[in-house]
Amino acid sequence: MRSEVLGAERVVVKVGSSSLASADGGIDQARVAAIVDDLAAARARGAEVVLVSSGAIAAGLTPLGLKRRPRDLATQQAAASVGQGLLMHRYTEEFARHRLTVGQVLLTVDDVTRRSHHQNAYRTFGRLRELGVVPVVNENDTVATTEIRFGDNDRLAALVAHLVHADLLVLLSDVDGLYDGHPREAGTSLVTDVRGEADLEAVRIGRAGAAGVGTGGMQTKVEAARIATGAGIPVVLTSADQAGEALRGEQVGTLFHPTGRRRPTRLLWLAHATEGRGQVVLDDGAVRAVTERRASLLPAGITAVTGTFTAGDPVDLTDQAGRLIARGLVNYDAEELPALVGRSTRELARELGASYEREVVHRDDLVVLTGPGSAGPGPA
Ligand SMILES: Nc1ncnc2c1ncn2[C@@H]1O[C@H](COP(=O)(O)OP(=O)(O)O)[C@@H](O)[C@H]1O
Ligand SMILES: N[C@@H](CCC(=O)OP(=O)(O)O)C(=O)O
Repeated sequence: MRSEVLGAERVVVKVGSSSLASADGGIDQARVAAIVDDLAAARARGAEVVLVSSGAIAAGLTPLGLKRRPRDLATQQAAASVGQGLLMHRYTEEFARHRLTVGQVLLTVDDVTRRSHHQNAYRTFGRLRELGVVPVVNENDTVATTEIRFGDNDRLAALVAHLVHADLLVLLSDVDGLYDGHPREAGTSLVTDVRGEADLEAVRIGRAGAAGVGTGGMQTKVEAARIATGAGIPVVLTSADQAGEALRGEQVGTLFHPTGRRRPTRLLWLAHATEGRGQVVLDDGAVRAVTERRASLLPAGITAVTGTFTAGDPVDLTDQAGRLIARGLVNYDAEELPALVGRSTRELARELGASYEREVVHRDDLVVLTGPGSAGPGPA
């Protein structure tokens, strides 16, 4: 038995498209019913459950006469728009068998990056919890664009697990765990425990299988596991068929053990799940200030700025050689910065007014990506 699972009071369970899609297109109703039974059993044992469910696009294919997941974003969004309602309808009916009410939560990237949105999402989950509702989360596919997309729900699930302060993340797929090579190849075997990067060195991580509805394959699941475990949340990766066993703490699938401690969700997002909209180049003194002293970035330490961004967007901080050293939420629009570069804060405040005293990136909105104690290698 797994003590990490048995002791978990709040659990985020993510189910992927490949587990929900039926062979002839659309959603596999029996599979949805079985997963809901497993989640209801976990609730009955006293755990709070948040479900992150993919499958909107898969559910929208048949009604639109489509045979496979469309490649273009507009048709994906149309399929998600048709399918999300159908998917929620299934969950509503299945949870109702257990006298449980579900609530749909559709999230965009901004909901976990922008501070005000982030607090909003946190409040929403809190109230749903108080009311005994089971949140069913998905990405808000119909409004997300290429630049602002999670794209796969694995990372979304890891960020939701962190947002709701979950004790456990369970990733359900069509494969019963992480294998040391592609599971379709002969001679590969299940990895039962991952305690850190060293345990992943010999593992060949591939893309999704032939079914064609899943998106990221194992790569995004391992990345999600890194995000969650790095924030102190254990992760069980197994198949939807084994959801019941996994939630009862039985030894199925792969357990990723926690490697780090909780940190602000926005910083996790910055480190692992987004790209900078622009680049700010730092002089050597500013590189040291940011990486060693964990200081805020001031205009005086900047030598150049590129890209198109507005205040609140993520930007990459690089050294003179172009190496990525940190990422942060910028306090100025791109067009404002060239006039400030290299100048002291006091001088700017005197010349332009007190509002120009603000940092370019505040230390609380900044995550260092190099050196000891950093948030890791950054996005995959
Ligand atoms: N090392 C590996 N271990 C397990 N599965 C792997 C591995 N490499 C690639 N895969 C593939 O990843 C698939 C799961 O990814 P995906 O279809 O995107 O799932 P989901 O829709 O559940 O998110 C598996 O079915 C398998 O074919
Ligand atoms: N938001 C999309 C999910 C994206 C996706 O396919 O994710 P996954 O199957 O979990 O890799 C949907 O509901 O179709």
